[in-house]
Amino acid sequence: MSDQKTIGGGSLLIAWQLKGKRVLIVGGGEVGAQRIDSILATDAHIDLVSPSARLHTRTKQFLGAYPARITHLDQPFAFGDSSIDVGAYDMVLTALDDNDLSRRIVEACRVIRVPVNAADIPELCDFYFGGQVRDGPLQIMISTNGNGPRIAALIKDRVKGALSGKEGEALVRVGALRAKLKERAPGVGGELGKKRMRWMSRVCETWSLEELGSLGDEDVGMLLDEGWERNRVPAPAEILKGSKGSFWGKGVKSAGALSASVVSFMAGVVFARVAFSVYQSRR
Ligand SMILES: C[C@@]1(CC(=O)O)c2cc3[nH]c(cc4nc(cc5[nH]c(cc(n2)[C@H]1CCC(=O)O)[C@@](C)(CC(=O)O)[C@@H]5CCC(=O)O)C(CC(=O)O)=C4CCC(=O)O)c(CCC(=O)O)c3CC(=O)O
Ligand SMILES: NC(=O)C1=CN([C@@H]2O[C@H](COP(=O)(O)OP(=O)(O)OC[C@H]3O[C@@H](n4cnc5c(N)ncnc54)[C@H](O)[C@@H]3O)[C@@H](O)[C@H]2O)C=CC1
Repeated sequence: MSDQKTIGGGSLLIAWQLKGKRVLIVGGGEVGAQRIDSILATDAHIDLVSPSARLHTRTKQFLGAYPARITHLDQPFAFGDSSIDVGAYDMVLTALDDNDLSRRIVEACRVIRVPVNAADIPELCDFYFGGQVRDGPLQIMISTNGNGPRIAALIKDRVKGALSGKEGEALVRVGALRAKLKERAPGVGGELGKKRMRWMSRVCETWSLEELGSLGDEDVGMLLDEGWERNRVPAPAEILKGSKGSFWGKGVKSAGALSASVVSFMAGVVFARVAFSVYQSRR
């Protein structure tokens, strides 16, 4: 829910699902490369219309690295060109140093209601890009709604600094837990749906991100057996015993590995003791 004091004057913050859809990018310069980067994250297919003569180095790298995901049409965009139909796309992005062409592409898209962003004409955009922080399924967008793009990038760095780095892994594991829970307790809505949501929320609130991130596949099953089936939230220590989440699991899985750790610890103690004696004898 919004906690802002006034309502209005903003834009809709949504996570647009583009997987398997088609995006047209016109212009493969510096901003075009940035657009390719953003769209690749969505698993959409990209058609890039831009003469190869002035492609940015990053654009060339993307074309080389993802030939199946980006189709390069090595030609200038021109209206009346039958090889490019803006109506065939789910989204159109212009990143051109030709303001007039950019405007005409936006107008063509508007007529047929294809969502469009023009990097050089904010007032005609259907949506803006923003600063992005990504860690696996975690996606944070920082938008200043067109007021200060560079400030958005700087705030992005602050947000990055405020994260622990454990969020992405925790979310992957929570996603796996939710999927298994839905298999056990299928259906939408109703009492079961409410119970499922309450239980998931309690687990997320009780377990730390680190603990959630440590949930192995077997632990997920055990958490559902001991927790969901008994309508309780087990303590992490109860579930993570044999997994990578517990002390014994954290890289110390086998007896061999354990003895190696003990040996290196002992070696460290001996070395420190010898070093201390040498230091004392020299005083
Ligand atoms: C409206 C918007 C439309 C859109 O692009 O969707 C737009 C428009 C314009 N940007 C311009 C300039 C700059 N843009 C950047 C950088 C970014 N611009 C991005 C988004 C947006 N830029 C949308 C609003 C986002 C918001 O307000 O939150 C970011 C966040 C995301 C991204 O592009 O992916 C990305 C940082 C990503 C990162 O680093 O993480 C820098 C700094 C730099 O390059 O380091 C500068 C120079 C300094 C400055 O102006 O701040 C100009 C030319 C102005 C002129 O001619 O003077 C226009 C056109 C105009 O304003 O007329
Ligand atoms: N939204 C944003 O974040 C920002 C927007 N801008 C604006 O974005 C625009 C693009 O900036 P840059 O990428 O830095 O410019 P750039 O000069 O690096 O790239 C422009 C690209 O457009 C291509 N192009 C030109 N005419 C074409 C045509 N008819 N058909 C297909 N491709 C064509 C060029 O070959 C080139 O690859 C500028 O107008 C600039 O004002 C600039 C900085 C940030």
